[in-house]
This record gives sequence, C-alpha cells and structure tokens, in this order.
Amino acid sequence: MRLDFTKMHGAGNDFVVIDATRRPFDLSPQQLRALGDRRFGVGCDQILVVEPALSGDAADFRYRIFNGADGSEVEQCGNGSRCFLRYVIDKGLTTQPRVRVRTVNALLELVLAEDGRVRVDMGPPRLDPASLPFDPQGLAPDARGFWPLTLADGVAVQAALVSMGNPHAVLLVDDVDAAPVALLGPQVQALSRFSQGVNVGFLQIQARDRARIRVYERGAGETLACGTGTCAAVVAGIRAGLLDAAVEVQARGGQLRIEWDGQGSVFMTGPASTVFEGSIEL
Ligand SMILES: N[C@H](CCC[C@H](N)C(=O)O)C(=O)O
Repeated sequence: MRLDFTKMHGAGNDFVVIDATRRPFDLSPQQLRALGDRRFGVGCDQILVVEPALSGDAADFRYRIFNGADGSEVEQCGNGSRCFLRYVIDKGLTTQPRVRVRTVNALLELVLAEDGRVRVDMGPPRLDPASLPFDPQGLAPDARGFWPLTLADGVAVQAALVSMGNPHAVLLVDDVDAAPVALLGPQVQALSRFSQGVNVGFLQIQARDRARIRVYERGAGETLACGTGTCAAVVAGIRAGLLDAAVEVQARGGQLRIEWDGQGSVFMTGPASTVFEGSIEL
C-alpha cells in the first residue's frame, strides 16, 4: 500500500505523521516497524496517527502514538503533541490556535504561541508507583521521592518515579554528557518491577530554573529530546526541592520550558517543525 506521510520533529525528537482523518488507520505492527526503520524505511522515534474525535467527545481530534523501533503503542508523547498541533493547523484540519486532543489515556489542550512554539497542558503528573506501573515490593522512597533500585550487575541507583500518562524513572547526574546513558538506560528498563517498561531520564540541575537532560526512551532508545521525560524530570526536581516552578531545560536536540505549580497540570512549551512530505510503499 502507498502511504503519504509528513516528517516532523520537536526539539530533535522525530516523527512520521499520518493523516487518518479521512481514511481509517490500519497499519500492522510490522508495517509500523518498517515505517520507523532508519535504514529500510523512513525512520523516526515515534509514528503519530491523527484521527477524528469520537462523536460527542470534548476533544477536537484523537491521536495515537507508536514507538518507531518496535511498533508499540504508547499513552503519551509530549514532543509529538506539539507537532500534532502544527500539523493540523498547517494541513487546514483546524482553524483554531487552541485545540484539544484525546490520546489513549488523556485529554490535552494545545495552544500555538505568538513565536510559533506550542504550549501544552500535559495534565497532572502521577506519583503513585501503580500509575507507571512499578512494583514497590520491599522498597520505599527517600525524603526527596527517590527510590533505591538495584540493577542486574548489583549497581544501586536512585530514581524518582513519575507517570505523565507514560512511565518515567529519573536519575540525577552531575553531567549529562558524561552520564552512562546507553549502559544504565537498558539496565533500568530491564528491571521486572517496570512491568510495562519505562523511559529513563538523566537530569543535570544547573540552577533552580535551568537544567539539562538526556532520555533513554522505552521503545526507541536515546532520543534527542523527550517531552514527557522532561516534564517528569522537572516534577522530580521540584518535588526534591531542587527546582523552582518554571524551568528551562536543554535537551540534545533543543530547549523546552516546563512549568508546574506543585499540584496541578504540568505545562510544556517548545518548538514543532515540519521537515518534508513524502510517500512510501509499505
Ligand atoms: N517512548 C515513550 C513515548 C514517546 C515519548 C517522547 N517521545 C515524548 O516526547 O514524550 C514511551 O514509550 O512512553
């Protein structure tokens, strides 16, 4: 089948976007993997599928998210949500600068800002282990909300556990450039306590309103940016008393602004870019 797509990125986290507003989405997991393959397909971190809202839903659209490396469907994608808004505006699927979109487990509100960035109400973080899910059996978090994890080789790490609709484990590091992301990321993901897998974030705090981050994503490996991972990391830093309520975070692919008042929604502001249009025979 021939498939038209749009290639986009949000701070370097890259996406293949598919318009399923006029014809039902019916790609198989192997077709999704073929699409996401960086050698034999288009290549992307995630595939975003834009669908009409269900009738009677408060949302204006639905959008589904699939990890590019393994075709797994996931609950949330922060950088993807910004690209989703850019896409529906540029494609004339909406004339509104403010759009509500339903994902698997959330209703997000997105606004196009004057400077072309997109601000997303990501909803509140969830901090109970069951929301990731994470099996806390025999463990308890420290006063800052960090849990002791023992990796397969006996190495002990401390991680804050935050759900943004998808699961995140956040480690504090002194220098993200020196952090052993490719080593620790898979080792944390391999823990059976994360029965649905986990995204592993590495947060370097530079000031109370400035940080750097790298994320080893579930179903994608290290990406140049991870919106939900950045939200989760700032929530962890605020809860630990290390960050203020508004933080500029530098990822390898770009910068995101994260705001959280300590109890309500997390707000993320950042870029969304279209790279090219294409079609592929799947
Ligand atoms: N790999 C993530 C989904 C994409 C999240 C990320 N690209 C973002 O911007 O939030 C997961 O399996 O939960």
